[in-house]
Amino acid sequence: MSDGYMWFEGVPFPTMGFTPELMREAWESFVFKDEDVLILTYPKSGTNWLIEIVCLICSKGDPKWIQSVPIWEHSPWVETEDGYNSLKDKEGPRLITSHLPIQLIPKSLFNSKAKVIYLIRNPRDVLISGYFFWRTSYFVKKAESLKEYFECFIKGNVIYGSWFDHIHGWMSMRGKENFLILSYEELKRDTRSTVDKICQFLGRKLEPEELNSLLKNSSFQVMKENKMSNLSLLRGQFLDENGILLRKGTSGDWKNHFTVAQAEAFDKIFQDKMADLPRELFPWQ
Ligand SMILES: Nc1ncnc2c1ncn2[C@@H]1O[C@H](COP(=O)(O)O)[C@@H](OP(=O)(O)O)[C@H]1O
Ligand SMILES: CCc1ccc(OS(=O)(=O)O)cc1
Repeated sequence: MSDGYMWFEGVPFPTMGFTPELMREAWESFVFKDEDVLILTYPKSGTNWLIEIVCLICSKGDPKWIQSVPIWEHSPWVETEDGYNSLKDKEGPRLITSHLPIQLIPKSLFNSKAKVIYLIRNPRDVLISGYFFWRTSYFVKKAESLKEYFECFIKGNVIYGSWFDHIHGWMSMRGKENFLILSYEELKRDTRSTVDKICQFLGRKLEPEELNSLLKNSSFQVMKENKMSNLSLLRGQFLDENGILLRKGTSGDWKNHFTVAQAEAFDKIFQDKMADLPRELFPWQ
């Protein structure tokens, strides 16, 4: 823990809310059920937006649930202490969230028909989003500068490890019928069609007015003002007074922060590391 992380199986994790004992128990013993839905992302890829959308699909666009219960209770993170404890004995179909790399997800996933939605985002925007968010958190080591954070991100020396490894690992699941891959960029560009895609995958149908209510209640502005969704309830405990989940909510903000040299270096690393995966997976390119 001396470097500000809790290391588990070679991957760095936050020091609050995570323990090696619990992560091992979850990995080996957590049982996924066929009727579960798992939301999987690398942190800062739009996880909470996707959770809000899936919750609103389940409630047929009715915002009561998302306005009355904190977002992390709707779809707990299976790898955290609180999340694991609230999920493990829960009856019925569950919404579950995780940022885990494929090699650390509870092993039972691979013997279940649980539906998995993997949300991918331009890693440059993930990097910038993480830089600003983790600076306000008490559970992740703070980078002194964007330059320092950029270097750490490239090396995978950030919580949950390397973005490049995360994508490679999970993309080995592409083509499986219970595995849907979406991008933040398509969700942003055409939210309505992407929500339709999610409904089809989950076998749900929304009436037009239910879909309109979903779109309104999961919009950036409405989520930003919903204290159950914007993580402001975590201020004091996990986040400082500047902690903001819904910061910009755009694609391409990295262009306002990377230097020319950083942009070039990132392009090169991306090409080297991701050349073996189809370009269609990366719609921002
Ligand atoms: N309703 C919404 N519409 C667009 N972006 C959203 C959103 N809700 C959250 N986000 C964005 O998703 C990112 C956080 O991701 P996560 O939920 O995985 O932590 C933040 O990106 P930015 O920091 O670029 O604004 C946040 O603004
Ligand atoms: C519960 C504290 C916590 C953990 C991780 C977070 O980031 S993300 O929303 O999963 O990307 C936020 C809060």
